Amino acid sequence: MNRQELVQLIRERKSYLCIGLDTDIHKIPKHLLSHPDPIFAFNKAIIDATKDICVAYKINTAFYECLGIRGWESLQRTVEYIPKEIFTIADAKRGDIGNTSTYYAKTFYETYGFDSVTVAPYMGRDSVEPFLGFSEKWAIVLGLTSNEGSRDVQQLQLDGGFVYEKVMKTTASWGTPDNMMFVVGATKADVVADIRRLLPDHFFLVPGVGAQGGSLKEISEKGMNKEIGLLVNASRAVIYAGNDEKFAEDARAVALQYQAEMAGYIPA
Ligand SMILES: O=c1ccn([C@@H]2O[C@H](COP(=O)(O)O)[C@@H](O)[C@H]2O)c(=O)[nH]1
Repeated sequence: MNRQELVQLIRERKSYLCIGLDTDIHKIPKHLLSHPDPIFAFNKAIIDATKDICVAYKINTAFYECLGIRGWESLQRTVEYIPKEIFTIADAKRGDIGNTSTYYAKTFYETYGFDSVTVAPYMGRDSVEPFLGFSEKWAIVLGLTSNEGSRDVQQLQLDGGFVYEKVMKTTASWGTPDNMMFVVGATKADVVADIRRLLPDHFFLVPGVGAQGGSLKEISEKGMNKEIGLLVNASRAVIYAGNDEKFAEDARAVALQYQAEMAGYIPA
């Protein structure tokens, strides 16, 4: 999916909601466990219930990889089930020497057909560039992450700024706002306006609202650009809103609350 299509979808739906399919076999409603593919059965119900109010689904591969071949099959069924007009993110946090990165990129863009994959920039230019050479595909680079541990390295001072600023500015020069986004945690809303000034045109994937306590209001007010420029992710708060037969309905109700709030932040 290209940038224009993504922006149009956001405007049409008045939503920049990304729903995280962090589907944990130990957390899904018990009645699904007799299904031949319980993870997919859960995801299918969530997708059916929310596909008209979100603009992206983020599949965190950890929840699938840990189940071995069966997990990868669930992942494949899920990504194939997501309607084509919705942006898909493989949250796999990859990055390696160039030839290996190329195969990571092929895995997620070609074998599984995702629109994007999250990438750790720590190994530098030759580890990120292989994710940028695919038409209408996106590398989503870790910028300032939502976790406490972001203080350990990302928030250290470097040359009068922060390490994460240096990393984001340098990494941005390897690609364009049409093939690269950045992860910026919702829990770091106090510096989002500064990051937006640094990178006025890039999309930010923002995890950390809901279960991690980040504020949708703050991130929207400080992080939006003229093309909205935000995909705000909520995983647990949406998909585990309920835990019985009507879990998908409960997920929709929470997703609708996020969407309604987002509609209020999008300028006419
Ligand atoms: O900085 C980051 C980068 C990635 N994540 C991922 O996003 C979701 C958040 O899940 P919630 O249940 O909404 O808290 C999850 O897949 C993380 O691995 C992040 O939280 N922070």
